[in-house]
Amino acid sequence: MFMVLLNKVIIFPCNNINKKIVPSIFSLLQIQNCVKSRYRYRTLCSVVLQPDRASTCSESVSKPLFEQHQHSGMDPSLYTAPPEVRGMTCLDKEVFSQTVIVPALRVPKEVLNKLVKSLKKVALQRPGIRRVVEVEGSDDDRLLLLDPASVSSPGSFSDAEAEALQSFGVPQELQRYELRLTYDNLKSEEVLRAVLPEGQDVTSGFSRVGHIAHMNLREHQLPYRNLIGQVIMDKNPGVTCVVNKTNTIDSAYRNFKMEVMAGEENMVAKVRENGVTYEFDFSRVYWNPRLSTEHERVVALLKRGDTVLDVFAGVGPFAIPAARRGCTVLANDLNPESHRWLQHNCKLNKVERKVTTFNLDGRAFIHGPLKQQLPVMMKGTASVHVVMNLPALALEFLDAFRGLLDQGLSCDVNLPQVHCYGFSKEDDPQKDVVERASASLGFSLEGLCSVHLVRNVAPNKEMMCVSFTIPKEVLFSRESTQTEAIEEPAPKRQRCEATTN
Ligand SMILES: C[S@@+](CC[C@H](N)C(=O)[O-])C[C@H]1O[C@@H](n2cnc3c(N)ncnc32)[C@H](O)[C@@H]1O
Repeated sequence: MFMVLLNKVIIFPCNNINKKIVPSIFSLLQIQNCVKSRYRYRTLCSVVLQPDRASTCSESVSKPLFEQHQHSGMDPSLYTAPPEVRGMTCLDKEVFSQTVIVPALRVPKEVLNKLVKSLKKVALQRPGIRRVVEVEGSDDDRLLLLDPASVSSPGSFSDAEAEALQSFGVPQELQRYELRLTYDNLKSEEVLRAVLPEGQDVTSGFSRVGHIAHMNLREHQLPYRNLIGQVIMDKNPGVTCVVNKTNTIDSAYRNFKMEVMAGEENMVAKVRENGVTYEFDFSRVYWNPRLSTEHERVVALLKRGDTVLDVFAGVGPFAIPAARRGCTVLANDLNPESHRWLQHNCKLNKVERKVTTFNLDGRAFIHGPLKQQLPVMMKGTASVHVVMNLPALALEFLDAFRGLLDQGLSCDVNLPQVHCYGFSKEDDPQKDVVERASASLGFSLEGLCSVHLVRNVAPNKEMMCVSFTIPKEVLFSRESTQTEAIEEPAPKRQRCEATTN
């Protein structure tokens, strides 16, 4: 315990000791007077000692206290930070330090290991805290620290535990042990619950993208954002940057605006998904770690030699694994930054010869490169897959396939399979997305498609995937939705050769 002895006055931070001990210090030291004051987050106690106790105070504080409290309850709030941290906005780790009392058993060294096994349910378990400690003045015995939430008196032991104690000859006599707890012994939720306003939500959840943790703070958490960021970094090895989303995802390129709450400003993340490495600037492109299962599911449908046309490719999580599986890929994204990192990732994963990239609007991609190459692809036996993962809009892009190809090409062709994503807030999301896809195609897909629930995005909002073979009636329809885009010169086509740094 930190104390300053100033001419028979002791000054010590009250939050550094268990509250139950404070009155004992007072009676023990025969205190004449006590003044409490606040300094930063600490409550300081200045106590004036009786003249004859002052010279020995630092030695006599801990041991007799221990005995005095032998019959009172142990501290069940072991993991509760001191109340003085409430409202802290700039992290001061020292203020979290406190001494708590935990129950302990004095155990002969030679039976310690066996007894610990029998008592594992009630033994103290806390990362960073040793639960077996030395006994002062004895080399034969050790103290086994117990969890005060499980053990408050000898009667707390279960029959099996009591039997084990008896068989090892260990008396069920509880000792009191003063345990020093610091910031390092607390979990992030415990720190934040102690700091943020009482009764308000403390959610400390985040998504991890490489070294970046990104959070979605609520209004009441914003004044604490720097502290929250620091805590998330401290408690999660490998996280060196914590960001808060400052808007919902509504930009055309599906990326978030974000502010750095703590750590380095480096937004270039490196992640691995399903065995593939990706690098990208997280502040400028779309990346969602929650889509890894969906990427894997769709890629598992592909066979060597198939062709994949990825209309909204992002930085490549469908395109690159597809190319690694032996498919030929045309991958497109409107966001120049996504396109740049897509090319970079093709090179990084050595598939630049299998992937041709485009930086076009999805409709222009369908009416341009896709339309140009589809007739040849459809003549082969390998499957052609069109992936359209822009769930907010992709269903509406399906009309781009109406009358896309000339009717003269319509016999004996291998029609493309489409995997198109959509959000739905309807009671029957499956029915909803099939109806919207049908409306966009101008052709009913009922009974002609399969629908997969990808994930629940928000309460009452699902992400769905509709898969179907494009009906001939749509692809070769007389009615076309093609706009001037098709009259434009051939779109810029790039192999992934440029270096991206
Ligand atoms: C939801 S993300 C999906 C990215 C990737 N396929 C994935 O699964 O992570 C949608 C992508 O579509 C791109 N995008 C948005 N509007 C577009 C458009 N009109 N044409 C082409 N790409 C577009 C965005 O830049 C973004 O990279």
